[in-house]
Amino acid sequence: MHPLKKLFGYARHHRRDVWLATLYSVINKFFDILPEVLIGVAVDIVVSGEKSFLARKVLGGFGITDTWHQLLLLGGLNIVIWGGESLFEYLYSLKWRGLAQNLQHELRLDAYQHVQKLEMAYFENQRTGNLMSILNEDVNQMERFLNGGANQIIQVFCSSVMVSAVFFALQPKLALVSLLPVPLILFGTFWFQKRLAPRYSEVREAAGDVSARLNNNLLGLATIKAFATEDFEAEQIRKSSEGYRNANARAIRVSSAITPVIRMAILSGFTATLVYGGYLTLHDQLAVGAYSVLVYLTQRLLWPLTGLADVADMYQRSMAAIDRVMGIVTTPIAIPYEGKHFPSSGVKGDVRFEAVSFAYGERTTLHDIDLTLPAGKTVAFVGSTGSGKSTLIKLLLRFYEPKSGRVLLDGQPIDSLNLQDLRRAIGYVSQDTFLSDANVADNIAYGDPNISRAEVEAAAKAAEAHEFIAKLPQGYDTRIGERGQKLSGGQRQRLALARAILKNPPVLVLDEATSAVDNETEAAIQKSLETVSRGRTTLVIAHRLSTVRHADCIYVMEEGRVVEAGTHEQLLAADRGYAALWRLQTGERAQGTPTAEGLPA
Ligand SMILES: Nc1ncnc2c1ncn2[C@@H]1O[C@H](COP(=O)(O)OP(=O)(O)OP(=O)(O)O)[C@@H](O)[C@H]1O
Repeated sequence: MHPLKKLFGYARHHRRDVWLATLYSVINKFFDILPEVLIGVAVDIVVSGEKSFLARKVLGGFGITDTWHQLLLLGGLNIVIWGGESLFEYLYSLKWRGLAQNLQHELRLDAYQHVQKLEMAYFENQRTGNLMSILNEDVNQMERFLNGGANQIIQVFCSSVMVSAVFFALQPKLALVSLLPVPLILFGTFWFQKRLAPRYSEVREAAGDVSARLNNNLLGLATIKAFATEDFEAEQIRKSSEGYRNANARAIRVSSAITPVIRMAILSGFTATLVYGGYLTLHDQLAVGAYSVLVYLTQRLLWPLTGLADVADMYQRSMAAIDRVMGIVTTPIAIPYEGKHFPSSGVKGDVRFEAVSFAYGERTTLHDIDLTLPAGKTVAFVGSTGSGKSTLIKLLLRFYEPKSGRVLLDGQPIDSLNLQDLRRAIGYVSQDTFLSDANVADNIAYGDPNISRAEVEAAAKAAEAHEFIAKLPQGYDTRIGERGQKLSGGQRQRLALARAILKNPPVLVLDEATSAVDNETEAAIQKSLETVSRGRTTLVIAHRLSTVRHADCIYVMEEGRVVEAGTHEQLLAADRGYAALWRLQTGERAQGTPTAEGLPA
């Protein structure tokens, strides 16, 4: 579908404004060409005097023979025309620009809201910077088009029609000659446009690439500095920026040719009017007044067509941008939000995985997982990195859908539940929690302005965060910088934990939530977690086994399968992978293991 059609489809509820704006543009153009007609009338008055056009009874009107009165009428008409032109210029400007503002606001918001709802898999193939450039620059480009471009297109079209009408009324033969270049100009513009469209698509893609690279590098500045790869990265940016420059150069080569080519076509029309019109006037086939009107009108008709070059340029640029924005808005949401209402206050927290298999791409990450995690229990997942522990949690949060099998919460398949209800029932501390550039208290109370400072502090205490927060320059009011970068890794983890605790969810998921804190703090967090996890299902993923030794059940994962399960004691007694790992981490020796001295312990 054509981008403009998509945009109009999207802006259906603004249809009235579009029509009004178009009407104002048309009326303004009508007033705009009338002064040229008045010049002709003025010439007619001074040349023909009492036999002028105004002295005749045209359409039952005028019939003013007195030249002074004719001039007064001319003056009056002039004032009305200029007044009307100004008024409608104000009105169309107000309408188009208002429309541009409303649409850019709505489209940006809609596109952002839509992006938020797209499934995680979508983002794996997208670059953040590119999405940023669509939500920002491309939406702005559409705004610029509605600000001025739409009106320009309408007015060029209107002046062509209106001026042609005057031409034909005054001197049809001359009209044919002067208007001869118009189809040529229109065809030429169309020809150029067709060549410009793919070039501007390339420009927008290249702009997205630059934006994506800049975004990526600005986020990774610490690594760039640490590896002293400033020159290498600058080279990458240079290449990307050069891609943008080259894409633009290809578009410029075409778009720059439009104006000169159109001017040549106009030249022929203008020369024809001057010479042939003069000839007709000299041979009394055209009045002097009409001749002057036509000479001026040729200017009015043909010169704006040079503006077609700019309009065509802006039009193509905008269509490429609109296509990208509408592409986002119309991307189907693979994991829908709708489903059965399931308020977290009524959730017990019974979690089940039934024969769940999953693959991110081709390679299967989880094989046939069957798990029952009873409400109120604390279960742990351990195992080597990449064994699929986090993936299991992502399936529970429905970031991804299983390839086969199903996940249930309180006996309800999670894909039947309202997605936000499901996620509200789960407090999730991920390996990389998103902290925003707000103060500490707002980060803990995240998204709920009604939470009291006392509640925030209680959660912070449970997460062993209160002490370090109290030492910050402004305590709970200290701003923590973008992504919380003014805090240490362990401090960020504790804020994330406090945030999840404050949510008071029936299911709490801690994915490596205390990996960056020291042993002493971890022990303290463990103690408060014992209180916190009471009465809720708690899923803990940890590499440090001491973190999970008190769990009701520990699952050991290996390459997407659960290979051991049981309490800490049971797993030690089984003396398999878990027991070996425990010994490795704690330095305990198994019975019969030789000591450093070579003697059995
Ligand atoms: N978005 C993704 N796209 C493709 N593959 C992925 C994606 N996320 C994870 N994987 C792969 O899936 C496997 C399991 O990853 P997962 O994050 O579940 O492991 P984990 O057990 O939590 O590891 P860790 O202990 O290191 O956090 C890994 O091999 C990983 O490379």
